[in-house]
Amino acid sequence: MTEKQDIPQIRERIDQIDDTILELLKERLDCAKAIGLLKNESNRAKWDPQRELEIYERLRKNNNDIFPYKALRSIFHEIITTCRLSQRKATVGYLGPEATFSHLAGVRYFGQTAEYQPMESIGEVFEEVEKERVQYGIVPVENSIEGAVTYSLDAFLKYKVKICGEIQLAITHNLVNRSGNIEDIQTVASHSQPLAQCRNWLRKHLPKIPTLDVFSTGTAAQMAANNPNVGAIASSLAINTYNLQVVIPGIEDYQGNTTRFLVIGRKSPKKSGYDKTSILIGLINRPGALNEILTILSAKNIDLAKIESRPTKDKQWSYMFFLDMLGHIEDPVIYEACNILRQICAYFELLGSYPRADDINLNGDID
Ligand SMILES: O=C(O)C(=O)C[C@]1(C(=O)O)C=C[C@@H](O)C=C1
Repeated sequence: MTEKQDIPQIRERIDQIDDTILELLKERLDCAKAIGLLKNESNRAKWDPQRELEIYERLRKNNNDIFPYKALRSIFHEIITTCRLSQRKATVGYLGPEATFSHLAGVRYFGQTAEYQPMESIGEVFEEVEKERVQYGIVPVENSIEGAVTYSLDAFLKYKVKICGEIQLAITHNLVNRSGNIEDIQTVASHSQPLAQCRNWLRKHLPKIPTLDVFSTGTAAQMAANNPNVGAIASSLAINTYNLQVVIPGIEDYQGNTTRFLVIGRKSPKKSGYDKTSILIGLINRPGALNEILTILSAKNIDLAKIESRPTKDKQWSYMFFLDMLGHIEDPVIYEACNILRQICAYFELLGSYPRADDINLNGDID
């Protein structure tokens, strides 16, 4: 660097250096995350103070007393701590206990290494995400046979969370109990959705046996594990988790039974190029209000993937609408349409833009 250079020229060089540092910092973060995944696999502690000391020592030597050491150390302390914190496992809340279909969907989405936390209700999953006590939550939102999972939709009216992703899981319902013998079953327990999805089978094959609607398929499996006279309708994951036997596999009334789950978090991801945007709107109560919304979307050639209405509950016969559109909020047409809707709707909330689930369903059977 010669003294003849002027300030703008040197600043230009500083900008280049800063950009290079930033690129290297991002690369360093990726390396630390990669190490974090390997440590998860081998169950090794994330914090390695000895390695950190070695890093400081090497930098001190290579620095040759040029950059003030105290500052150097403090800069690298910040960098290493940030990298270490990025190695945290994803924490994922789901409707528990263990081995529910939501748990299974979570494992399919985040893999085995994430930390899964069972919750007592879907409301609690939303609340824990809202309060940032877990990073993500997995909630069922729609079944191909039974339709909307209304308590999940209603939770969006109550909690401030964002949709970060979706998963489609092919569902196989198994009738399970302790012995594997149908004669032992005096009650069939499950969550209301699976009971509804197996309604005809139960009516035909176990007409005299009462059904019991419980919290979740995991709870039902737990009950079956504790009581030889309880049969449960549960996932294949529950068979291994609770040491149960299959009485009859696949008792669902319709083939192709699929549940769509949403991944909820605090922030939606950036555009992937194959996305969906979900919004929640309330309409001004006047004739043609919904038609007006649909006309705006159609004029912009926006593909409406789904529309679902839910009563607002505070006022009789008044509704909120959930709309799923194909595209990302970063796409100009979606952005512009949302801006118009924001102005003309009584209520508007962007629930999130997120990558669409593959058309191929993940198989719910993991055995
Ligand atoms: O080398 C490792 O084991 C890492 O996990 C990387 C790293 C780092 O950022 O340099 C992060 C945390 C550890 O305490 C030590 C070092």
